[in-house]
Amino acid sequence: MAKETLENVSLIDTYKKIYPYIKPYIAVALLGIALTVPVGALDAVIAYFLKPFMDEVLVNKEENFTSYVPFIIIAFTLVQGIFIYLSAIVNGYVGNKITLNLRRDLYNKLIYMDSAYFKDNNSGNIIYRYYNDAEMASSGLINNLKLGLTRFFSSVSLIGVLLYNSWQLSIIAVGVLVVLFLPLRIVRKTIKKIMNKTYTESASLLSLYNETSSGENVIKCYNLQKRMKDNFETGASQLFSLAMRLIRNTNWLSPTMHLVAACGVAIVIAFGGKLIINKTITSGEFVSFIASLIMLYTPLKAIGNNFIELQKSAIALARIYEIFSYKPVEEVENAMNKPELKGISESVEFRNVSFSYNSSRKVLNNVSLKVGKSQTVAFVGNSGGGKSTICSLIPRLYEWQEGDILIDGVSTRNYDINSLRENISYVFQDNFLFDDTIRNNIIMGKSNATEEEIRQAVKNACLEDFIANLPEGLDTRIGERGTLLSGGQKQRIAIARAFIKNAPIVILDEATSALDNKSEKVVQEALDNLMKDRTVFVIAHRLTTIQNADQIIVVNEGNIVEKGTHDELLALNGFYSGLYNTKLRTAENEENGK
Ligand SMILES: Nc1ncnc2c1ncn2[C@@H]1O[C@H](COP(=O)(O)OP(=O)(O)OP(=O)(O)O)[C@@H](O)[C@H]1O
Repeated sequence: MAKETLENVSLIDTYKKIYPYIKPYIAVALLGIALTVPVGALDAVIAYFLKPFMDEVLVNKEENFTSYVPFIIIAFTLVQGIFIYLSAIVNGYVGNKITLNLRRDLYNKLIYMDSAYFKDNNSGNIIYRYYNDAEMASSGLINNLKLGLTRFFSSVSLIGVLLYNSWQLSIIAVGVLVVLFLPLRIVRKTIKKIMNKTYTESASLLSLYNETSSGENVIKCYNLQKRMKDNFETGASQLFSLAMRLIRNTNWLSPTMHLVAACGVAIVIAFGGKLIINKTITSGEFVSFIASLIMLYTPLKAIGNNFIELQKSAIALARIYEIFSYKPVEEVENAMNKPELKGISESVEFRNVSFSYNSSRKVLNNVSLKVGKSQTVAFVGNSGGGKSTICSLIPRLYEWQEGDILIDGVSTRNYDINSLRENISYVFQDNFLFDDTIRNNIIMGKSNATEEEIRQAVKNACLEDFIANLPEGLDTRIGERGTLLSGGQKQRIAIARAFIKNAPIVILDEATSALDNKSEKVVQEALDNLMKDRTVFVIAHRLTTIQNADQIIVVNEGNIVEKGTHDELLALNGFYSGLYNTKLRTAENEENGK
């Protein structure tokens, strides 16, 4: 979102935005607000009773009065305490419900975000925006609304006591009140500017924690501790400076307000003395007036701090609405009710597809290819040529800009996106496994899989022996991202997951380089099983896979430079033949131990 939008956000707009979240709890929220009325108004009672106390006891020496007024004051304070407690519970309920619902809506948004979004935003950004902002927005707004309203009702009732005691002094007091609010306008802009920077720095620091946790082996082996500490130091110091800047630029508010309030009290005392002398007011009225005035100014002096918190919440909410305004492709498509793709009967075709991740550089240029049902197409070519990108467009992980991708002659954009993905099993080079059991990781491919289906998938993925040796078998937990497993084991679990999905289209990113020969053979066997009788797109590194493919596509710098079978391409004596003689044949010889 444009930075200007964040800086232009007003408090009224902010409350309008949060209103849909308050609406379901409006009755409770109103009760919370209603409870702030007596809490605020009861302040005035104490101030009010000072007048008869002064006039009756100190001036008229009326003893009777002293016997019941202290009890009244204690009783009112007790009632006020009960209201404060009830109001905390009610407002806490509404605040936490709003946080919960905001977090839920944010997560629902996150889960459908486009792949590109995850590439553009680091993990720190995501955690900060999707987790922290919800809390900051809702609790800040609710707490401050509660505080603000309590103070408002307290102020209204105290102003009532002021007016009751002396309208002349009230004019001075309320005049000072207006001056009290002026500095708030000045700090508002500063808070927004500093908070935006704080947000960016906090997000970077959160990412650093994430990198420290997931990259711990690289950090150790490359002795990157110092580098990481330096990065941390830079980020943390920036945050410190920003925090200090916020304190320096905003904390003059409270003392300034103190000063203005003190001026108000001073003027009232100077002027009030004259009113007593010429008997316009009694000394009781004067004391009660001063007490009300101090009570009125005291919370208002603290309003500066509330205001800072309120601004932080408003910024957090603006950021949340920035996320809400983003319309990911999946969300738009899910609302469209497109027909479902029910398997493939003829072909998958790329027709003049051009694509760029960002407008600066075309990654695919006019790519055309056609694969018949149950055929295998193998992609080969130099690193960075665009093989993975081509494959990622089939399940619409990214949106291409020109041309089309068709299944059985119909654009994949015309099918329901979820059903399209149902028809595709994607095995990545670096497969993501969840922190759960082997069984649960496998059945993610089909949640209602039977025991027999699981057994079959385990067998086809060559996992039987491995699982048989585990004390807890399929119910063994594999750690975050499968850290308790070897590279080959992780891959075979991902292959089992693809098996159980039993989709007609299979996309494979062969990742044999990371494995030793023995594991590689087992993984290959599993992959070969997976490829049987399906329409397969394979980013191939193994000569056998390539030779057995019905079609080999040679990709170079985003272009398809050659297309055909192994023999046809060798006969061309071009790019593929070069690749074969330099890389593929050598790799095959090494694999065969020649
Ligand atoms: N998310 C992304 N944003 C921007 N550019 C990207 C992104 N992913 C890949 N690229 C770029 O797109 C180009 C093609 O990458 P791709 O991963 O498709 O190549 P590849 O042929 O599969 O390479 P390799 O064999 O090394 O895996 C590369 O130049 C890469 O830098």
